[in-house]
Amino acid sequence: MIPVEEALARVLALAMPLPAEDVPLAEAAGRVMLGSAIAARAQPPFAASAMDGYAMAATDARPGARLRVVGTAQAGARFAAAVAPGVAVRIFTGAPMPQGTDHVVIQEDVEVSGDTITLRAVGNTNVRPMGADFAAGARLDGPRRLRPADLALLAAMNVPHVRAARRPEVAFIATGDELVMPGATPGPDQIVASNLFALRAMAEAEGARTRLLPIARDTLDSLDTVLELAEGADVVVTIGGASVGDHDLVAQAVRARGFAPAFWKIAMRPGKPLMAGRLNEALMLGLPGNPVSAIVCGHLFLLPALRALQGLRDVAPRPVAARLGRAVAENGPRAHYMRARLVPGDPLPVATPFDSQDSALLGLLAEAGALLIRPPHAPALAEGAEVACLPL
Ligand SMILES: Nc1nc2c(c(=O)[nH]1)N[C@H]1C(S)=C(S)[C@@H](COP(=O)(O)OP(=O)(O)OC[C@H]3O[C@@H](n4cnc5c(N)ncnc54)[C@H](O)[C@@H]3O)O[C@H]1N2
Ligand code: MOO
Repeated sequence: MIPVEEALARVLALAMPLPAEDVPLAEAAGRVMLGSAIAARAQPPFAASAMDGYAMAATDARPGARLRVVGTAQAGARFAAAVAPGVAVRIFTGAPMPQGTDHVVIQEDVEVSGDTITLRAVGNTNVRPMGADFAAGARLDGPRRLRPADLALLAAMNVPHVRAARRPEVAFIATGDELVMPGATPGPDQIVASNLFALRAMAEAEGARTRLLPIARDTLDSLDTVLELAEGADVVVTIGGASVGDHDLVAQAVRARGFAPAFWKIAMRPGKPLMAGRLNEALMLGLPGNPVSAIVCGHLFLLPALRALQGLRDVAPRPVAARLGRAVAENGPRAHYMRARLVPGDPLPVATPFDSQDSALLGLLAEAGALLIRPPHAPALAEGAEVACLPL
């Protein structure tokens, strides 16, 4: 059994970034931009009015001043002539500041009479300097998962498409004679396949495309048939059949198809029977079948691998500090990822592990806000001790 950190390093060694492609901005939400985007021009590209009002020289902007209005500047159409002291230009938000002006008095503070205005009050300059948002040549550096605000920034930079790693495709294979899909009528000894729905949602939220393949039965033939359907996927995830029972045939089935193992079994709880390696062109993760074990392994290994395949760095899960909501006993030789309730606290949130840590209990996982990390052989800790957690 290898430690969790070593297992993650071996998985990531198999997760080389996928080839890059050009992605139009309209389709780039959530994609990982590689390289750097460079602003083709400054924003705003000229000093611009921030308000609707009257532009003038700052020396004219004093209460009581009377100014003749000599023209109009609006967004998209500047006032082309230079403006002398003593006169003003009607101006609207976003319009370029006319030459000779550097102050805008908002229209609420102005009294209009024919083509003359009288300033009742004078506030801020209400001018956005050229480049106030960003200068020409400004960069947005990758690798970076693009959020909605990034898309708006790239658009303003006049960057119409980005380079992004191809989205990884993940094939999920649930295995076991006992499984039926949700909505089917299970036989008396059957249960409903569950964990793959969490795993699929997690993978898609991480930018992957997914294939849910038919459930493989506990025979080498059935496993082989379904593995065939996984051909072409970047990542193959099997669920169940990873342990030591007579019907745990996944290792045998993948070996027959050329599997090169990176490890099998890790010092972790839940998730001990995890298997990983290369299945021809694909990264393969053999997750344990217990619902919580599979999902915890998904957080710890599948999601970092998907990030790495998309070219992200620092892909490991990021623990946060919390205080223990109750005492915990000494830990054994395997790192324990305890399902815990997480509530806000000052200065640290409070993590309270559930009494039962049975890896079959999806109800508790659904209630859990975090996985409380107990390293191998960690000593007993009292309530209030500082611990590390992975928020879920
Ligand atoms: N003698 C030993 N027995 C077991 C060991 C061991 O070291 N020695 N390890 C235990 C641990 S830890 C785990 S975890 C499980 C993992 O076993 P498998 O990966 O072989 O999983 P299965 O036996 O196929 O299933 C376990 C459990 O989970 C249910 N299951 C399976 N797939 C799904 C699914 N897609 N959705 C919902 N539930 C699923 C299955 O019905 C079983 O109840 O082995 C222990 N045994
Ligand atoms: O490791 Mo198993 O995943 O403890 O339930």
